[in-house]
Amino acid sequence: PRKIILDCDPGHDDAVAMLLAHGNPNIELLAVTTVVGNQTLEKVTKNALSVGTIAGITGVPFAAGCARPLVRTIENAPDIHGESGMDGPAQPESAIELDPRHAVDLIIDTVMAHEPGTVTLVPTGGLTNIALAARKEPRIVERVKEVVLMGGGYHVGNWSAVAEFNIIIDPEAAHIVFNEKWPVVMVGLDLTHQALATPEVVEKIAAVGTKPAQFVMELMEFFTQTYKDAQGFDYPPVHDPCAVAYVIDPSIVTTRKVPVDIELQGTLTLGMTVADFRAPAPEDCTTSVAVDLDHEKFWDLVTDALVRIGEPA
Ligand SMILES: Nc1ccc([C@@H]2N[C@H](CO)[C@@H](O)[C@H]2O)cc1
Ligand SMILES: [Ca+2]
Repeated sequence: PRKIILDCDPGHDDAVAMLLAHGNPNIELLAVTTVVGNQTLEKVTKNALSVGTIAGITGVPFAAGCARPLVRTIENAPDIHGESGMDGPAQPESAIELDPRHAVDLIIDTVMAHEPGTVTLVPTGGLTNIALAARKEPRIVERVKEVVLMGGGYHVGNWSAVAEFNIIIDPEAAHIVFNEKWPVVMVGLDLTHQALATPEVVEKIAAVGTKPAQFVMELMEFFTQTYKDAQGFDYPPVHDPCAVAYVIDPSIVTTRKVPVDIELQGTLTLGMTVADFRAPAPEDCTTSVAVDLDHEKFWDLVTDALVRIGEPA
């Protein structure tokens, strides 16, 4: 199985990403780390522990990371995720104890403890923890198999006309991550806007009939409403599990190898992930972007994971 570290800011879609990672047999979830983003660090960490409990995750360290971006001030997304960061379902208390280490140290320790080229980092929030880990222990850059992140967009923005939330909340961190020599697969809005939780999808999830499936249903109910009100979508794009799905089965996503860099100076373009599709891509290009999603296969992976976890409701 593919060994991954999920660095997240739950977040309705982060929660689905964690359930998919835990439920799919091709993934070994080595650690879950949290970072400020959709809500404060305290809130997203509480949410991560709740989801871990609902999923029945045991024996996996959870650690909290950075409470603010490297340079800029905190920007959350309550309009989409609510005050708790995971509004909608009742929040179960969690039995999972946080690992005493900072997320950055848990990421470094985990990567250094495994064979080179075996651990994949899957960030689904801002890149603050990942950037700091690469700065504190540069050896992880050549040791990590690849970084498969949900973030950015080569033709789409959601926090500005051209920038995506995970990138623009900490563009300096993103600049570090995209410019290190490790392979980066950017699963951006161009891809994730194809992963819509339509009524048919929600039906299939409801039919699973387990507690985790019920939890996802309630998440989707809230996410549908806020995405309609705040962004005018008929159905919500469930972004984060697309990154996990790519690790599970790269064939469900088409990718293009293109240079990508992060705008740090632009007035209108701050936080933009600028992809250069001019051919041919330079030989030493280590970044690629996700283009097309097989959404049938994607949603089958999500429902299959839910079937595998959680006792009957
Ligand atoms: N409007 C909005 C803001 C933030 C997010 C979060 N950021 C990423 C999508 O931009 C996902 O990781 C999701 O958790 C989603 C929608
Ligand atoms: Ca997220």
